[in-house]
Amino acid sequence: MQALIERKHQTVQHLKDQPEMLVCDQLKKVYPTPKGDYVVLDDLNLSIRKGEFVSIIGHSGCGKSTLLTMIAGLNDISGGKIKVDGTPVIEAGPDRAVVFQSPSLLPWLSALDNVMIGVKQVFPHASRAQKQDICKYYLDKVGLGADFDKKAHSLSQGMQQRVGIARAFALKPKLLLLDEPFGMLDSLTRGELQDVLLEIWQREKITAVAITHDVDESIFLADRVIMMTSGPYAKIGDELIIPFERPRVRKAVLEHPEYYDYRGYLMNFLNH
Ligand SMILES: Nc1ncnc2c1ncn2[C@@H]1O[C@H](COP(=O)(O)OP(=O)(O)OP(=O)(O)O)[C@@H](O)[C@H]1O
Repeated sequence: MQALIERKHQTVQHLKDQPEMLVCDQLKKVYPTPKGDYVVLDDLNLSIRKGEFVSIIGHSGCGKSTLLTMIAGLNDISGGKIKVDGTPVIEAGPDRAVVFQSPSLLPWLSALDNVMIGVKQVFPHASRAQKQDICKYYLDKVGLGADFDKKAHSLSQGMQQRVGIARAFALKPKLLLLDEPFGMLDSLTRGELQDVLLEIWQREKITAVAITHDVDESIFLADRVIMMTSGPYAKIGDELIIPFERPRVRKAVLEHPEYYDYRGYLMNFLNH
């Protein structure tokens, strides 16, 4: 436990020479309500290095989705700044791909055509064959190699979320933003998709931020777990570096002698 406490505020060692990919500086979010302004986030500061995988945990309603949608450029910033690769966030852009809990595919289009929509925007000058290759490559990586042509409405929830993950990676974003991506899936599918996500992430070396309610998931995925305080005026309350080796193997992580120290630390934060 002592080693864990000593490590908890260090930079993730293998990333210490990487540039900052995401910076939130004195970030503030105010929602106007009939009862007056509601300050969800206040003075929130966060820095994430290129190639890092960060999980965010916190109580329901503390402002996790608000933070993620602000980073995505889908939600106005009330104060402070967000920078992605040095550029201030003003609006949504293809440098940030978002995977939501529900993938919202166009049901009448095939899996491939759902991925193609984004690919066409990001690679407008590629030939049709090249664009198809990109879509097929990522659909294959998420385990849908034989299902390119199936209509989205005929896919199971887990398969739809696989398409959502393929769609996000196919955009070749600088930043992958995941908002409870596996929250609606059964635990078996959830575990499978965590593995798929980590496998592609490891290969593509994309910086990733994932919101999750699941402490085990937060540990399994991340290099660092960020803990948000409860709102209003939520900010970063604490953080924990997860040093388990990569590629991560679930059994090895769960059997790691320090695993329950990490888990206990996060549970303790959430319970107070
Ligand atoms: N458009 C809005 N207008 C007013 N209040 C809002 C709006 N969107 C969110 N809120 C409030 O802001 C707070 C933070 O919401 P948010 O969805 O970001 O929390 P969260 O941590 O992601 O919650 P959960 O874990 O339950 O998904 C909540 O109190 C919510 O009711």
